[in-house]
Amino acid sequence: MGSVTVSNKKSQTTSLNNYNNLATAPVANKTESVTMNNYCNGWIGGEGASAMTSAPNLKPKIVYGTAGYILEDVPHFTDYISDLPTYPNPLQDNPAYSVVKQYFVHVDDSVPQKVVVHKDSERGVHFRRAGPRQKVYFESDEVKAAIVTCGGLCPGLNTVIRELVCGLHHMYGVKRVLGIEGGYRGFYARNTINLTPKSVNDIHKRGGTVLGTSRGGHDTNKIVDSIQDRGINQVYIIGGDGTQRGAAAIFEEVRRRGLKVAVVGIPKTIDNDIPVIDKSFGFDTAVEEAQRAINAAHVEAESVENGIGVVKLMGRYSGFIAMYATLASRDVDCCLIPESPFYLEGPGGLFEYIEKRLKENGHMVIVIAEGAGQELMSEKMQTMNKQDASGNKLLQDVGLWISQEIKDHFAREKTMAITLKYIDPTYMIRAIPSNASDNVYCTLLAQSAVHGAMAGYTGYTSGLVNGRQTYIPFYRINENRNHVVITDRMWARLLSSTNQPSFLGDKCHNEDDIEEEEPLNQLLDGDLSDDTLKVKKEISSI
Ligand SMILES: Nc1ncnc2c1ncn2[C@@H]1O[C@H](COP(=O)(O)OP(=O)(O)OP(=O)(O)O)[C@@H](O)[C@H]1O
Ligand SMILES: O=P(O)(O)OC[C@H]1O[C@](O)(CO)[C@@H](O)[C@@H]1O
Ligand SMILES: [Mg+2]
Repeated sequence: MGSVTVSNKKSQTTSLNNYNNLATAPVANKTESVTMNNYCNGWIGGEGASAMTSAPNLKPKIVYGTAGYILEDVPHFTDYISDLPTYPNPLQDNPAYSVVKQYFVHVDDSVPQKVVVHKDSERGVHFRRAGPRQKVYFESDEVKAAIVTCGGLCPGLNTVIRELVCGLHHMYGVKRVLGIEGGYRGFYARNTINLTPKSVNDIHKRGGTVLGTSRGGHDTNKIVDSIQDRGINQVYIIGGDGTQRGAAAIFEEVRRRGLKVAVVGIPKTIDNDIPVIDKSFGFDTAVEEAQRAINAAHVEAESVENGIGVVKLMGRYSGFIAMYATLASRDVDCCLIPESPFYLEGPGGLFEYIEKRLKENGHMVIVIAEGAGQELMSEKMQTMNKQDASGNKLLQDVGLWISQEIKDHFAREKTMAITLKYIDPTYMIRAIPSNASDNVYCTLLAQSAVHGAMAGYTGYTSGLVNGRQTYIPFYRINENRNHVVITDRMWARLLSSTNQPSFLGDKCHNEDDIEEEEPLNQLLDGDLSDDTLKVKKEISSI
């Protein structure tokens, strides 16, 4: 990292004016860095960089280094507030931490987004490594933190709340932590509750969120007014894609008002559809819990002649839970997800495959993600086109629909008598407490979030990238959605495990529809041939 400079001397940097210049930015063989930012006039960036107060200009903070190194950095108080005092990190006097060699993260540490490289590959995009810094921008007594949970439930929410409270308290001596009840609208429509290590001690053993949650109700101005009125200066916002977009809006307003308030996102989504990060907390728990439903479906199916078990799992736009639960189980004969169009009738269709499997095995199990086959249903049933309070499309029950279609088909064709059992465990899966590995993951996410806020970073989501905790700028989290890539190896592994048809027959959509996304994270095990091109494409499309 030695060659990458985030300089605090203006003369050593070159400022570029917009994202699209990325494609032409000179990057290689330079000792000084090329810094592209428009956060504020004269902003140079980086921890402790000198800064001047000015109207914020909401552009990404990108730093170039040698050999195609790109750091997509996160905002810092010093980008828009001048002359802030700093303090030694209290962790240096904490016996648990002070003995750890190199406990503080080096200012230049960053984590690559892509770890599979070729010998001539450019170094590509990096994110700032999370962790404690030597200097902090808050005194312990000064901090008044708030925590809010928004969107749908997910295993691990309570663990994150607990670890935020305990992390703030035990690591940084922060005594004032408020819980915002009932999601975003709780900022302006509800009272707050005091959270202490004692009051949150056992909550990780419970499902749901002790703070409550909601959809809709995001009013940026009212929320920031409430933050200001209550004297809150660190806000921890736990939620999915919608929530993180809301967090970005709050951050922008906070910065517009010039407030020293750290706005920190912690990504939550049982669907695992948040981009950039390896996976979201609660996902492992969901996959594990889904096994119980799949087992039950299998037991039912194999106990009768021509038994079919259908299990619906969550996944509104992304079929990760269905895919991983299928791969984990090995009892599943067919997995249907939103990303992989399928059809029912005719050669290569689902009915033909079901008949074949029943003849071979006498029973079968189908796992279907809730967002799969919505177009097929819409053809036959009138689409409701309704939305929830956050604007998410309300889906029809694909599990019920497909079960009925299968029953009708065999009743009509009279080829064989079947017995079908449909299991919908979706809300049972979502409501359980997180498992051991998710609990560890939640702890790391929460502690990383706290370290970043104390160090003056803001406007970021705390997330795992290639197994390392990082700070990711909101715009990267909010620009798209993570999908299963059906042209990627992981889906191929699933197809070879279930032996199901790929449904890529005549009736399938053309290839352009299918190959629109490339995987970006390790979970997908993608093999990107030219990451830099992709980064350029993504950044220029913002
Ligand atoms: N574009 C947006 N700008 C501001 N706020 C938003 C935006 N989208 C959603 N929100 C707010 O974020 C909160 C949560 O959104 P949503 O209900 O979509 O859940 P989510 O965070 O996406 O979680 P999940 O989908 O995993 O359940 C809601 O209060 C909603 O009003
Ligand atoms: O019934 P609710 O609370 O709107 O949640 C349902 C949705 O929430 C999710 O679990 C995402 O949090 C989706 O998989 C699902 O479609
Ligand atoms: Mg969402």
